[in-house]
Amino acid sequence: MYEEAKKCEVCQKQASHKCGGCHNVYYCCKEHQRSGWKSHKNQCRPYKVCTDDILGRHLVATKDIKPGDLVLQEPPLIWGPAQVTVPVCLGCGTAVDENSRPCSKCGWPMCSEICEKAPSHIPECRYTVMRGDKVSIRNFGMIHPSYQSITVLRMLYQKQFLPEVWKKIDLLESHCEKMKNTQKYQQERIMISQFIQRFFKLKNVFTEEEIMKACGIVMVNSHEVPLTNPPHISIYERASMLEHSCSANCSKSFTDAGGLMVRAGSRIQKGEHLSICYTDPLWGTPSRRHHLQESKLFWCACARCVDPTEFQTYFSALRCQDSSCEGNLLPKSFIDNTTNEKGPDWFCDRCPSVLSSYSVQDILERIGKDLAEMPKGSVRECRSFVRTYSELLHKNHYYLTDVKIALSELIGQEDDCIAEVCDEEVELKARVCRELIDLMERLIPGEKRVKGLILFELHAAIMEVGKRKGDPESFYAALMSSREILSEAIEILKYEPDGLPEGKIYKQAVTNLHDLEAILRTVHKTMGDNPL
Ligand SMILES: C[S@@+](CC[C@H](N)C(=O)[O-])C[C@H]1O[C@@H](n2cnc3c(N)ncnc32)[C@H](O)[C@@H]1O
Repeated sequence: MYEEAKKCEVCQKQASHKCGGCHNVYYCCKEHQRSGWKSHKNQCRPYKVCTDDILGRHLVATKDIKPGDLVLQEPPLIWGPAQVTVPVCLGCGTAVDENSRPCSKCGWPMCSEICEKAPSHIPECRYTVMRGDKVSIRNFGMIHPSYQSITVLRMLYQKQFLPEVWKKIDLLESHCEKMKNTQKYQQERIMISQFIQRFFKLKNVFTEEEIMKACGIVMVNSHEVPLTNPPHISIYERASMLEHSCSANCSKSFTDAGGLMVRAGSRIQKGEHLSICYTDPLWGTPSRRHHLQESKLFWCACARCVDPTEFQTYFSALRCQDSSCEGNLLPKSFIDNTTNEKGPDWFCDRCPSVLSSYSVQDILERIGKDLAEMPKGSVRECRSFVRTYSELLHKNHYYLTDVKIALSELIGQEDDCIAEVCDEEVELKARVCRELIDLMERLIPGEKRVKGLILFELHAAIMEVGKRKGDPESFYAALMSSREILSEAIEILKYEPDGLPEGKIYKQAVTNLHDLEAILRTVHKTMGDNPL
C-alpha cells in the first residue's frame, strides 16, 4: 500500500498540508507550498509509478480523479511512419505521390521544402547521406518496404546521438526475449534489422540485438495517431506506463500537434490502477485477447475478459439455437481455454443446449464474411443484416453493434437531411441510439468517444420525432431533451482535434446547440419561461 511521506518538501519538518494536485507531497505551511511549487510542478501528477511481476511498470492513482480530468499530457518522444505503409512524407507523415519532391540531400520524397527541413527527418536523412547514395522511390500509392525500418532507425539515431532521449526510450518494455521464437521476430530480423545494417551500412554501428530491441519497443509501445493520412505512429514516455484493460478507466485523445492527452473516463478512486485500452474495445473477447497476445505479448485477464457475459451485456453471445428458448450461448470462460486448440463448448444459460466451439466458429466466420462483403453506406443493407442475424446473435453482439452504429449515423445522412426520412426510420434511429448508449455505458464506461458520437445522432432523431408529432408540447419536450443530449455530446467531444471526424462532429454539435438555444429563447419570449 502507498505510504504517505508526511515531511515538508522544502524543509523536511513534519508537515500536514497535502499538495491538492497530486496528493503525493506535503508542506508544513502555505509559504513553503508556494516556494516549493517551482520544483514540484513537473512532478505534480495524480498518479505514481508502481511495478509488479505481471504488469511490469504501471500507474496507480494517488487521489480520487473525476471523469474528464486530465491525467497526463505529453508530446511524443519519437514519431514515424507505421511499419506497413504507402510512401509518406518523412517531414509531416502524409502520403506522397509522383508530384512529391525528393529531399535535396537524401532523395526521400517530401511534400515541401519546409518538410525537408523538419527535425523529424534528420535521422534517416543523415544516415542516407552517410551511406553515400540517395534513395529513389518510384512506386507510390502502394505499400513500400523501404519505410518499414524508418521509425526503428529514428529510435536508433537517439541511441547514437541523443543519449538523453535514448535513456527514456531504453526504459520501455521490448519483450525481446519472448519475441525471439516468433515468426514476426524472424521477419523483422530480415526486413528491418538486415535492411538497416545493409542498406544504411550500419552493421558496425548497431548490432542485430540492438536493432531488434528497438523493434520490440516500437511494437509494444507505439500508438497509432490518426491525425495524418495514413496514420503515423508515436511513442510517448509516461503514457507507455499505462496498463491495458478492455474496460479501461481512462481514454486517450490527441492534440492537433500530435501530443497525447489521457483523461479519466470514469470516476477513479485513489489506489486504483489507471488503464487505457490497447485494442479495439468493440471487438469480441477472443479477438481482443488474440490481438493483445500477438502485438503486446500478454493474455489479457481483465475484469471484462474473465466475465464471459462482459458485464451482463452478452456482447460476444449467440442466441440459443432452440427457437422456443430465450437463452444465450456462451462458453464457461474465454480465459481458461487459451491453450486448448479445440476451444470450449458454448452452453445455453436457460436450457441444456450445447454448441461445439467448431460450430460457433463456423457461424461467426459466416456472419463475419457477410459483414465484410456488405456494401457500405446503405441503410437498407444495414437493416437487412440486423434482421437476418438477430435470430442468431444476442442483440448486443459485436457484429450487430457494429452495424447498428453505422445505422445510427446513416439514417438521415444517406438522404442528406433527416427531414426526408420516413417516420419509422427516424424512430428506429432514436431507438438504436438509445440501445447503443446503454450498451456503451455498461461495457466501456471509461471510453466516452463512441457515446459522444451516438449522443449527437440521438439529439437529431429526438428533435425530428418531436417536430413531427405536430403539437407544441412534444416540440418543446424535444427541444429540451435535445439540448441536454447535445450538451453531453459536446462535453465528451470537446477535446477532439479539429482534423479528426470527431472534432468536426464537435463543431457541428456546438453550432446545433447554438441554434437550438435561439429557438428556445424565442419560445420562452412568446410563451413565458414555463410554456407547458
Ligand atoms: C506499453 S507497456 C506498459 C508498460 C510496461 N509494463 C513497462 O514496464 O514498461 C505494455 C506491456 O505491459 C504489460 N501489460 C500491460 N497491461 C497488461 C495487462 N492488463 N495484463 C498483463 N500485462 C500487461 C505487458 O507486458 C505489455 O506488453
